[in-house]
Amino acid sequence: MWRRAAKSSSFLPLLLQLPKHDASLPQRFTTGFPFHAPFQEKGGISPKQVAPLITFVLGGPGSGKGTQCAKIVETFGFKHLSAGDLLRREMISDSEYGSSILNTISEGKIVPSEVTVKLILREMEASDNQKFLIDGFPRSEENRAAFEQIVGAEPRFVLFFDCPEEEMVKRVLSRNEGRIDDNIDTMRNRLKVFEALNLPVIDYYSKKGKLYRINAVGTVDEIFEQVRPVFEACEQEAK
Ligand SMILES: Nc1ncnc2c1ncn2[C@@H]1O[C@H](COP(=O)(O)OP(=O)(O)O)[C@@H](O)[C@H]1O
Ligand SMILES: O=c1ccn([C@@H]2O[C@H](COP(=O)(O)OP(=O)(O)O)[C@@H](O)[C@H]2O)c(=O)[nH]1
Ligand SMILES: [Mg+2]
Repeated sequence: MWRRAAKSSSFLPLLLQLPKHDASLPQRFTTGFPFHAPFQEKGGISPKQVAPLITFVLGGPGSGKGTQCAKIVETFGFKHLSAGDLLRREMISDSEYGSSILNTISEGKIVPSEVTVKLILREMEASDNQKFLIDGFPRSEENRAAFEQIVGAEPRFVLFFDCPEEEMVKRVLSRNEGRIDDNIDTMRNRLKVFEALNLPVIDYYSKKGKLYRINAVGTVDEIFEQVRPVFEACEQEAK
């Protein structure tokens, strides 16, 4: 089971002491690649951590993120964490955030970072897997910064499913999953939010050399043939 190096009540100050750059984090996020946590509890025995391998999966609404994630899980054994699914689950639970998540999703806006990061982190900590596909997050620069600060890790690489708007609209309107946000009015807002807030995140990772752009038009299998080599290369690097 992957664990953050410190507990939630006390980890923030510790993380704030870390250098901004991820040099203190493992240089290679590989399975079974142990590293000494940069922060150790005072007087404690040095804990051996296995760094998680994190991949962010980005793209507009309906670009095929969830569909491709299912294939990546099947082929490469990642744990799939869809931020949207986690929020929808939280929304229908008794959570204090339920009604505000409902309103935010209905309007196609972005849920506050601390809520989403908390849900993602909870799943990561509860998982036995060390390889995480984080789907549909970060959706804004603020999301990205919150994840880095709270989780204390960066993605090894980022996939971007690049899809024309008219194709995304067509797919979302025929998705048929009964989602409150799969209607034309909310979809218009989601596309605006994607362009204004999510594209800058994609640009950020492109400039860092971590972005893999995938042409999201074609059959599911054709698209997966672009995705596959990215993960194969990652596996090779881990050997
Ligand atoms: N390559 C594809 N061609 C046509 N339809 C697709 C393709 N990939 C996914 N879909 C369909 O489009 C809809 C949106 O896909 P989904 O994976 O949910 O996208 P996202 O998670 O990016 O919103 C779903 O109904 C899905 O079955
Ligand atoms: O990190 C996230 C992920 C999702 N959402 C909200 O959840 C909705 C649905 O997200 P999801 O990723 O499920 O949609 P998709 O892009 O897959 O259609 C978004 O429009 C947002 O309102 C959010 O606020 N933060
Ligand atoms: Mg999705």
